[in-house]
Amino acid sequence: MAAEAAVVRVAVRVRPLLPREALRGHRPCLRSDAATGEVELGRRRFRFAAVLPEAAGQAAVYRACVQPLLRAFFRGFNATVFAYGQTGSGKTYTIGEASDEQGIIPRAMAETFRLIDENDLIDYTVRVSYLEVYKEEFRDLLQVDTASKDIQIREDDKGNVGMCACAQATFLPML
Ligand SMILES: Nc1ncnc2c1ncn2[C@@H]1O[C@H](COP(=O)(O)OP(=O)(O)OP(=O)(O)O)[C@@H](O)[C@H]1O
Repeated sequence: MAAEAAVVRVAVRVRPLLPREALRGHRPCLRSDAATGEVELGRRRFRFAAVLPEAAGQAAVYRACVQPLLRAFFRGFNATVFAYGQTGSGKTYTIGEASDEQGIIPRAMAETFRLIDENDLIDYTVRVSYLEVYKEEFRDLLQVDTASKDIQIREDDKGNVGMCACAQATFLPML
């Protein structure tokens, strides 16, 4: 199956060495080829749907990995973006960075509201939840004083997954 048609696409982002790593004399150990989607680690080669090399900025990551999903989302498809990697590999930076180098979440939210604004014929309701799961503990990042035990993830009879904060009896479907 062509990579673009696959239901799950895996992209790899190579982050640059951090100043402290460079100071310790660390060296890059991966060779990546954005044109073929291949990375080489020693004598092993891996192929991904997309490779974002060190020089790729946040906008390029968003364009390659998220923008097409958002377009599909507005045509009625569910979409999930999942950042996976060892500690310090750049998940938080890629997903959430809120400075000049905005990550995926602020870019996706801005584009969501832009696309909503462009369409006067449909009324949209946007609900957002922002949840951290760490070692089986939940944290509601929009209401940080909610106790972990009061947050539950539920599935309704249509398979929609939502977060339920019992203390406030609210039900917030995840975007
Ligand atoms: N593409 C990048 N360009 C520049 N700096 C980056 C990049 N990716 C990550 N960093 C920096 O690398 C450090 C580690 O990144 P980050 O905190 O995002 O990792 P993480 O995968 O979320 O780690 P953890 O699982 O421990 O929370 C941070 O200082 C971050 O600013």
